[in-house]
Amino acid sequence: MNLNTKATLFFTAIVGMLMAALIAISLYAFRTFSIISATENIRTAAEIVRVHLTESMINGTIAKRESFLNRLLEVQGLKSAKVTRSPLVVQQFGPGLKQETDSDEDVLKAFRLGVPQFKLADEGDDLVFKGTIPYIASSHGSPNCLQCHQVAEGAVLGVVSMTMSISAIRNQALLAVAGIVTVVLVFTLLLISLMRRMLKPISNTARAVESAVHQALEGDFKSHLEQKTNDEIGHIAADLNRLLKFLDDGLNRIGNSVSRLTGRVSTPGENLLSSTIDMVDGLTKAAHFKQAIEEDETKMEIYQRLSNMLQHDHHLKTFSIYELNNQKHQMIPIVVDGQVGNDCRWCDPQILIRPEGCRARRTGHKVDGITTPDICYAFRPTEAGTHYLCFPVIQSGSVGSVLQLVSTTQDQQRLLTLETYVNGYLREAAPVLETKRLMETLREANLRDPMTGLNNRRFLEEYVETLISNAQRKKSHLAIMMLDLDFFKMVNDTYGHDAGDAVLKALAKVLKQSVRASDMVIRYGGEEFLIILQDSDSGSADRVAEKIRAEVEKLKTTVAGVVIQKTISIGLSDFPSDSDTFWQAVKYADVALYRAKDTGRNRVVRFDASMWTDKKEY
Ligand SMILES: Nc1nc2c(ncn2[C@@H]2O[C@H](COP(=O)(O)OP(=O)(O)OP(=O)(O)O)[C@@H](O)[C@H]2O)c(=O)[nH]1
Repeated sequence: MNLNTKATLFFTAIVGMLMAALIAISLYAFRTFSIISATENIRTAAEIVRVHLTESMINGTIAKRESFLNRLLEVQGLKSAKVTRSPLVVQQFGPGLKQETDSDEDVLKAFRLGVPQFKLADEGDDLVFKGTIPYIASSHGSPNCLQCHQVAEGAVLGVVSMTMSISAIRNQALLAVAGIVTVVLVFTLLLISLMRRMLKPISNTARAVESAVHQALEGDFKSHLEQKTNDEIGHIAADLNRLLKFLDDGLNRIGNSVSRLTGRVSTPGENLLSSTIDMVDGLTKAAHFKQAIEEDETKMEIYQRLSNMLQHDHHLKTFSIYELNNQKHQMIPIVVDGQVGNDCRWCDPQILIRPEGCRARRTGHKVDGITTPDICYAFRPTEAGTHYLCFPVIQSGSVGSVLQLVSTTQDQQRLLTLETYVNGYLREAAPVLETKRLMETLREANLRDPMTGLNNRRFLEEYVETLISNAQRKKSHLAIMMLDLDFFKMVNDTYGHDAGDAVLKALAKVLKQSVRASDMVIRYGGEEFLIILQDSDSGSADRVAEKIRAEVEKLKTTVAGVVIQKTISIGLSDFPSDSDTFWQAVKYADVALYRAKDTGRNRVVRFDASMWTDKKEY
């Protein structure tokens, strides 16, 4: 209901109530006035009758009273009039005229009580007022009633009953009330029409403001309000127009700038306000994400942060993050469905060893399996109605990682709307991932011997604390093996340095193959190697060392047609049995190695406390 209708209804209700009150008061006043007026008239007429009858008694003309009583009815307004003798008068003077003995309920009551009786009565179409006035005998007046009447003082001598029609007065009253009502109604209608005219611009402007605000909430700020008056209402319309224009311009500018940053384009009919809020929200999150990943230490932390963001911020449960290894020959599933190190779940596992099978990796473009379901043959849905979107993450000009989002048919639209945000996150993540990758490569190079591909001594120095705490936690032993080729100098001297390198590479391969993946093979110095066997018992360490010695003895390296065959000496110690200080145990392995050299080479020697004469600690 609009303002104008409300005000009209309110005003009409108030006027209606006032009219009802006015009519009720008027009718009551007229009724009271009619009754008082009729009462006074009847009293006056009764007094005239009494005076006349008394005078007739004094003058001796009482016998001729009948004509007077009959003519009484000719008095205008009197409908009936009669005099009734009281039983006391009848007893003294007889019944008198025929009508003088007529009595009714009111007459009897007046006789009994000696007070006037008045009442209103409906007689068909006529409303009448009836008065019954008793004549009381008194010795104080003139004449003295008791001179003629043999009754006691105060006795009722007779009553005069009269009825008057008050229909005419009632009709007059109704006419007057109708007149008042008509006047009030005319004024009310005038007032309502004036009020509606005054309220119309307010009501119209309010409706226009309501519609403009409604459209603004839908993201449309193009409404324009017509300024109809030059008062406060007109100013509201003008100010709202200015505000809408300001908001429209501002939001469009923000939207365009943010679109340029995020690459998100508003769709026609989209709520401008919501889309701008969404875009700014997305930018803020992306900025926080960027700040967080820049402070992350490893690539893994970045991938996990990306995974958490997909899970918690965008409620995605099914997705994969793959990383290409440095040579781009392998794809490694980093996070699958929120789990680190999960198996490849949504694609043919062949892509792990043949990354070209992954379309995003091969083309470097987004792969939209929602719009074109069969676009990538490597996608392996677990059930029908599964869709995917794959995003390559470009690092150093080629694909370094691939993010795959998977959804059900019901969720696919939501996935498409996430594209902008995901692109934003990946745009932020790509350079940081690249930096981390370079740093890891650099660090890797620093910790690895380029010629043999084995970890170097620095790696051991960095890793030693983890190694020791693992062993201590598991209460296990580390077997430390120090290895050195016998008379290696001769190879260099005889066949040249390149031949020496070839022998070292072949040896590194044999060493790597002779131990478990969890064991460590380190190029400790020039032709000196260190092997650490984890969870070893002394017997198995001796067997492994002997196996290595035998393998090296059999190893033939052919360089420029020359077959080179060397032997190796191995020193063995145990941490923490020989020493609970790791580096001391390494020294003991070295001592054992030199004992092997001293005792003829090509042998394995286990450290014994008797070999350690130097009491220096390492
Ligand atoms: N080709 C090549 N030679 C190396 C490398 N690192 C160390 N060497 C050589 O390894 C030789 C080590 O010789 P020595 O320590 O004297 O001992 P050895 O000849 O092996 O004799 P023993 O150890 O006593 O059995 C030196 O000639 C080094 O130049 C390397 O990376 N490549």
